[in-house]
Amino acid sequence: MTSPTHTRITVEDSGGGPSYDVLVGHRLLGELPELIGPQAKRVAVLHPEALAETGQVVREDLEAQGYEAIAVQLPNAEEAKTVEVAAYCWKALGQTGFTRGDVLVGVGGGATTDVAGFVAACWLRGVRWIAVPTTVLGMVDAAVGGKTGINTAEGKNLVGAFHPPAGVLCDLAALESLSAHDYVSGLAEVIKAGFIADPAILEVIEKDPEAACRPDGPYTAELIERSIRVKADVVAGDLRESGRREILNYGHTLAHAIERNERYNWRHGAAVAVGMVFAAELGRIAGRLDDATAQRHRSVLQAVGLPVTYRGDQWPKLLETMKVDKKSRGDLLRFIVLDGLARPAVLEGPDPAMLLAAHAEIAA
Ligand SMILES: NC(=O)c1ccc[n+]([C@@H]2O[C@H](COP(=O)([O-])OP(=O)(O)OC[C@H]3O[C@@H](n4cnc5c(N)ncnc54)[C@H](O)[C@@H]3O)[C@@H](O)[C@H]2O)c1
Ligand SMILES: O=C(O)C(=O)C[C@@H](O)[C@H](O)[C@H](O)COP(=O)(O)O
Ligand SMILES: [Zn+2]
Repeated sequence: MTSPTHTRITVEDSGGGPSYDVLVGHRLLGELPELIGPQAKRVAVLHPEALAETGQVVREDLEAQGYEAIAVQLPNAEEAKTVEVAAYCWKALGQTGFTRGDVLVGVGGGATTDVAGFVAACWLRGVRWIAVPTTVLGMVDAAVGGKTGINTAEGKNLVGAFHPPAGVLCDLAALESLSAHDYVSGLAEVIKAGFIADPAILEVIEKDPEAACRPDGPYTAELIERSIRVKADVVAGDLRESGRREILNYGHTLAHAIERNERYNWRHGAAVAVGMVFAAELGRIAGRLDDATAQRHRSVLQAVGLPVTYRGDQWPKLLETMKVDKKSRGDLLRFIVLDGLARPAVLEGPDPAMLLAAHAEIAA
């Protein structure tokens, strides 16, 4: 048997919280018991319907290691990010007698790990949890950094907690069963990392967009690892988003409004793609971003098949939803824009005419 190969990226917390590792590679599930630790008696494996078999395999492995393990099946995708689903999980933990020494494992995409982390953050006011992301988006973004949460009728991620995992296992083999649509959707957050901090990501994708869209492509590990490093670096300095962490929200102000408007039938990554074009245009119209870099957003996103436009008749509704974005302060809308490639900054209270002009650039 060959030994497991993986890359280890440590996520620090300059605020004094514990650091943890993100492992990227193959055959990583064997690392779970060490992460769970000897103090745990019970483990709950939260997984989406689509990964029912994986959830059972992980549960059985943990049983074989001596833990009392339960599998808790969640709905797929955003349907899991509700208070009702969280309550269902807490009920399962209560009925199993989960104590503060016990551990949750979230196996799935970003929606699953967001819920798993949130359930763990609230149960007994905070228990240990481990993320096993199975989508590109989960690996490069959702599972790293400790943002956990659920949606409410009024908007996306409006209820949540900062509760970092004890470890993150990114087993690249999981990506092989992902639909092409979900794979590409995750690339939006990879491209985001490229624009806000690591332009080499953009060069890798632009060199061979077709290869970037394949789990067995030559750049998969590099793109995932580079993006995780961007996220790890940002959250290390600002876990609770009191400043620099806001740059990770590039494209998200409009994206979250689109997702809500589409009743979450659009994937998060697809909405972020449109949101980034909007933010780039806003920066350009505000005189902060050059034309070529704004246009580069469209070309790289389109090269991998991500959308860059959205129906033009929805603007009043989108504007209304954007007001409850977490970056807003009072009546002031705040956007992350670029002052140049890898130079993210905040644009506060843009003129309504400017917003309208940026919207015209993405309106289909
Ligand atoms: N917490 C954060 O910092 C953060 C960061 C980025 C995104 N997010 C959140 O992540 C969510 C999006 O995550 P996503 O894009 O991973 O989507 P997702 O979790 O909705 O997963 C997409 C679909 O793929 C299925 N799936 C997952 N893994 C699979 C696999 N290996 N094979 C086959 N099917 C699989 C899921 O069941 C789901 O149906 C959004 O809710 C977004 O808000 C959170
Ligand atoms: O980790 C962060 O910080 C991010 O903003 C990453 C985003 O990609 C992610 O979608 C996050 O969930 C958005 O956070 P929100 O606070 O705007 O809901
Ligand atoms: Zn995101």
